[in-house]
Amino acid sequence: MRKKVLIVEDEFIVASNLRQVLQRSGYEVSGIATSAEEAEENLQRDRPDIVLLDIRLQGERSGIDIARKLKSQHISFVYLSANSNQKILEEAKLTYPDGFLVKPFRKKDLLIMLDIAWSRHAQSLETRTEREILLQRQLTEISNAHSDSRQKLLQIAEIMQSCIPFDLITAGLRPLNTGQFNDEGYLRVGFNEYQFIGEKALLTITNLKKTALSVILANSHVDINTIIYNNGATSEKPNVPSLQKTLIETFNIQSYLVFPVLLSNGLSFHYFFYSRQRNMYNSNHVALLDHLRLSLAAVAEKMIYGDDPAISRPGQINPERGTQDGTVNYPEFRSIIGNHHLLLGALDLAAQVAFYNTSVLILGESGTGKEKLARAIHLLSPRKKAPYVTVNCAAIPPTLIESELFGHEKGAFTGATERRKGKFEQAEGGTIFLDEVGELSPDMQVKILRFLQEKEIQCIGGNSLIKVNVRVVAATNRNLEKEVADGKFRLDLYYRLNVFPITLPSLRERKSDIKELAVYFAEKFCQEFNKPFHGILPSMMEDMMGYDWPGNIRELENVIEQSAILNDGKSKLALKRKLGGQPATSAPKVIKTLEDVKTAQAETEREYIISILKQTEGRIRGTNGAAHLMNIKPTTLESKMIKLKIRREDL
Ligand SMILES: Nc1ncnc2c1ncn2[C@@H]1O[C@H](COP(=O)(O)OP(=O)(O)OP(=O)(O)O)[C@@H](O)[C@H]1O
Repeated sequence: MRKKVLIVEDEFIVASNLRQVLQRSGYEVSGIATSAEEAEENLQRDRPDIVLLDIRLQGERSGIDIARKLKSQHISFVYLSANSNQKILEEAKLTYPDGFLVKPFRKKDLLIMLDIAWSRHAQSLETRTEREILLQRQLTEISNAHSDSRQKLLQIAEIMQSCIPFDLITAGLRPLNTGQFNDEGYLRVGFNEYQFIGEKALLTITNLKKTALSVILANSHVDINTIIYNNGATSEKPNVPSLQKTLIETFNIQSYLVFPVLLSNGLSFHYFFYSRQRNMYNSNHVALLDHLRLSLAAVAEKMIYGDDPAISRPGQINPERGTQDGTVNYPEFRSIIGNHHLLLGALDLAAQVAFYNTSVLILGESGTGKEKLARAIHLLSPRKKAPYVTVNCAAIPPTLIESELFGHEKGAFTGATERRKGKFEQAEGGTIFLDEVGELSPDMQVKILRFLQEKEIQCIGGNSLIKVNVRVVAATNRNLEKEVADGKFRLDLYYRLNVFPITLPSLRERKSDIKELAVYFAEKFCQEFNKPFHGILPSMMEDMMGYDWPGNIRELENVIEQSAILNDGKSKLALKRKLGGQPATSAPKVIKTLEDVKTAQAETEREYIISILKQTEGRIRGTNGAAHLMNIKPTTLESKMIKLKIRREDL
């Protein structure tokens, strides 16, 4: 069937040119609109499959306004713009287009982009439908389970988190006419970890008396329809305390979504999703809830009237803390430490996409845990038993990368004495992790693009194409949009890879996680070096909290490793040199990059080990040997000496 395209473009010549190209290439053009108003009329008259959308239009409204509408109606769209500057790309990105074309573009670019847009859109529809079916099934299971309302709400929280992210979820009957807080809620305190919030907890956290809470409840506004409040707004009367305002202030809420469902006896039951992020909720969330309305109403009915609320399945859930035994659902995330909401948001997305074959692009500064997350996605996916192969695109010389990725035939070049499988073939059935994908040469970008489109590769010297079944997870610490705007990264590859982006926060954006990470690494290294761990000096913790961590978690890990090495096994870990700087004793050098940080750390470690070896006159083993004094295994010390190039002549 011919796909229908609506052209929204205010330049007459460009629009009619587009029409001609599209019609000659087998598309049907459903109309040309020059303003947002005309576009809306066209959309009502004849629903297109894809919209080509100029950003700047005649009249007051822009293409970006139309984009929001298209998104809510699940219509695919590709932006056209004469301006590829970063600001426009950033703004456009927020509407999640299926493609972006920079004018002037060639006919070929247009057709490729339409192709990509359609496949991205189809994939997201498929993913959405599968997700809805899965959620419906899970809600039915929750509804049928012999569990009480607390347990049911906890399970709803767990399954909804990745689709409708929240920091607090509450639910209860409306209107609030009992003077008592009968809602139940869960505050998110970790990935898949929730703390129950009932009346008792609310009174404790808010420091309110029961009578004061009753007054607040009596004054509270009740929304009758589904509604989204963004950026701290509410419908409450100014200067009158209310339940919503109390929750917003207590839990630092920025946005919330109210979703009422009608019970069979005519009463209304409300689900509330609260987030600490601004502008968290949008029409996609509402659309999903609408699709789940009946299932959510069925669970609500069971929550209120239950089968037998006293019955609970033993050992399944601990209602006080609200955690299931450990993070049983996601053991793959266990080694990913931290509870900051930006990290949890990224983990939610990972859990959501892992199940599908969709390509994933992980963005984030160096050392933020991109590789770790990529591995977790693989382990969470149905491909977990097949290979997980990583390729660092920046570390392989350009002359070798093609053979490394795609392999070569025997005799393909001098030295190719036998056929060698490339990384793609090695990853058959599993996942390939393309780290630092922004470093790929233009030639390699074309080849990766071909794989993403055709799922086929060609090894060097081979005549035929080989079909491979591999999922791609890529990562970069570069701003790929800027690379695209600068002409260094292919726009079509960017769109192919960027089907599902996940951004990992820098460590300075999630400083509240520093303590937990530091203790995690300290325990790990002390165990590795066979030293007892006595804690971290408060002054070290303070310095770490005040530092900006340009090298992110990797730098923190290195700092802790070094402190553990230099620790005598009897006292708390301490910093032996200024963070990001030099040892106090040596002349300060300028530290600009992560490499400088690493060099400085290695130098300190080297100096320390040499000083101990000098004390023991070079003796490594035995009582009062250097390893004994440093409280580490002699073999660990020896490998450190090799790594740090410490020779006899240095002593
Ligand atoms: N949340 C976390 N919890 C525990 N360890 C972590 C976490 N995130 C990262 N790490 C550790 O920090 C180090 C750096 O992580 P990783 O290699 O995944 O980062 P990256 O973003 O891929 O870095 P690069 O961009 O330089 O390749 C690794 O040793 C990893 O195990």
